[in-house]
Amino acid sequence: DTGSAAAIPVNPNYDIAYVTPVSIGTPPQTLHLDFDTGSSDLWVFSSHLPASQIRGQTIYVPANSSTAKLLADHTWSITYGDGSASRGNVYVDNFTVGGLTVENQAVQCALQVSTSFTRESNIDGLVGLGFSTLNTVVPKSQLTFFDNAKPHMDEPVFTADLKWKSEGTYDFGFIDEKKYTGKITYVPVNTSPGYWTFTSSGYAVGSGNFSATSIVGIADTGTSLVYLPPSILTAYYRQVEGATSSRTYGGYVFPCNSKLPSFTFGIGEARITIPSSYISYAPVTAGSSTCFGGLQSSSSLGINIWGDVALKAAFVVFHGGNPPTIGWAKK
Ligand SMILES: CCNC(=O)c1c(-c2ccccc2)csc1NC(=O)CNCCc1c[nH]c2ccccc12
Repeated sequence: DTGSAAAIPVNPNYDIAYVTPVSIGTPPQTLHLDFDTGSSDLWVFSSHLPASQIRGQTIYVPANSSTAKLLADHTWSITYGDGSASRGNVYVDNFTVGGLTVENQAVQCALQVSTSFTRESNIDGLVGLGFSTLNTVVPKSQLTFFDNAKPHMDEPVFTADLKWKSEGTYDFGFIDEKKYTGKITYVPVNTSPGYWTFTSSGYAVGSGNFSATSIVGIADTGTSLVYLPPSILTAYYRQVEGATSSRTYGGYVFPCNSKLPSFTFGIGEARITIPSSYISYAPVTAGSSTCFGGLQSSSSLGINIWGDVALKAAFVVFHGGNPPTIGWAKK
């Protein structure tokens, strides 16, 4: 089996996150979910939520699905590094993405979501595509959509072709040669943290020299920005007129009309370049002439994150073989 579905920016002006249409249950209920390689819970806004926590999201109503079955006495609760959180109970139901169906997929129904999720009216939930070891369901943890679908797939892979301010695709079970140029460079994945953790071979700022240095980080479609060690940030923002690290805004900001260099990172011998336009992320507040950078420091996170700002500069193959690997190509 294979599947292919759109990755749609939730906001027309800034790539905060991307959502993908999915069908759940019988008759199918269509929700738009954030496919997230940085977590492993599939959870949705549901009919169990208080109305006060719903602001325009589409909810999943298990009672309206003849194939929904409650997973009795199972609950879940997740808190993300940005402080957002959700929790609830668990059903299993039919789950279809771009023509690829998994029966008996665990669908975690929210009974409570934090305000940052309520405020995101275009995100109806998340599809975790990290490793199932991170799943928070108790007493028995549940498998991700990818782990459930893998045995039925032509190839045990999914690919991310995210785009800057436009619609990209997630493909499941096949690699679309038309979506990239040159070759795909595969590097090993360390699965023990539960994320798609790999080692980049270094970086360059603009047209400067490439600095060969190992950067251990995760490929995370669920995080908007790139978070890297402070030494790399200093090297980058030193080249940006008026850039400062702002306590007020919690990161590097600069005048929106400043000229930004591109940022290149290494995957083995290969090089992926993030255009400067991706790094001028967004005004700090609507209409401000101060912009927030798409590259930020990972010093307070304890982990380096290659989020959407980096992923949308490449065609990325999440290969779930034994052992898993991750592939990067220019496009
Ligand atoms: C900023 C969101 N990212 C994180 O918290 C995160 C961290 C992390 C850990 C410590 C401190 C900061 C971040 C490690 S892996 C990782 N990645 C994820 O957790 C990926 N899932 C994010 C889901 C998510 C959280 N808040 C949202 C708001 C809109 C759309 C999606 C989300």
